[in-house]
Amino acid sequence: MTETTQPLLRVRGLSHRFPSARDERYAVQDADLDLFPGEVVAIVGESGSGKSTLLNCIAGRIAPTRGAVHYRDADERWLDVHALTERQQRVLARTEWGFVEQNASDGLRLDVSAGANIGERLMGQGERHYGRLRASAERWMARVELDTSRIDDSPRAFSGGMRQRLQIARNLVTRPRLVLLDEPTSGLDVSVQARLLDLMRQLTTRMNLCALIVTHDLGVARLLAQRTLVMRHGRVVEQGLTDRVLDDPQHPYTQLLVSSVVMP
Ligand SMILES: Nc1ncnc2c1ncn2[C@@H]1O[C@H](COP(=O)(O)OP(=O)(O)OP(=O)(O)O)[C@@H](O)[C@H]1O
Repeated sequence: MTETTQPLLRVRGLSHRFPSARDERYAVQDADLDLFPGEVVAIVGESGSGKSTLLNCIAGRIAPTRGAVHYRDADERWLDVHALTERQQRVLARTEWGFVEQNASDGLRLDVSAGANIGERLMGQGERHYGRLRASAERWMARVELDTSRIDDSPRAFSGGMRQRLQIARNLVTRPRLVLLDEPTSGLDVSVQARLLDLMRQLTTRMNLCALIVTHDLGVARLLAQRTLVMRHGRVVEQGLTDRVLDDPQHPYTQLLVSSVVMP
């Protein structure tokens, strides 16, 4: 296989059952997924279908009951994500990966300034020069359309939409090879969502990002993702090119999902 045709992420037979689950049901069952460089893939499905559990298993945050997640790192080594030590997982998470939380406060440090939130990830990669850190933070604030004069403000003083922009800047400043996003636009006002989506589309295209985005909103998948996976009751029931999945859904559940929303 050549470099360009090799996936960055390979998920096989991934299944997870929460020990506290009252019945035998798996939150995720037998999920397979390949994610290629430069590709944005959406995972869609109704609430409780297993999207977040799948994403958290991929991120290494939940140890799956069965199955494996392999990631090809910058040195071309295939890593078994769940065989890594906690420390190795943390290093991966702050160097090669990004994770954008649904609730921006969970992905930010609220007790330090906006600029420090961005600079911290760069410091984690060894940058120590104050002037360069500040310049990068300013550049990224501008890039996500935040007022750079607020660089020393606490994110506590920011609105929900501004915090989400800051969280995105904090994640992207180190140019991660893989970004995982969990419902990044839900919980925001519709107009704020639309601007954020527009920004995310620009960034994914310009940076040629490889991203996996969980969303219950088919409009988000339509706008951002080349490929879409549809989940129901923990299983991937359909996957394919986003336009094909949304315009010509094959599975009855996808047909129901698509028919229940007015697409943009
Ligand atoms: N910590 C947990 N302990 C026990 N069961 C859980 C836990 N987290 C999720 N579940 C269950 O696993 C299933 C999948 O949940 P999950 O959050 O992955 O779905 P989702 O598609 O992301 O939904 P939502 O969009 O509402 O977050 C659901 O039945 C849920 O109740």
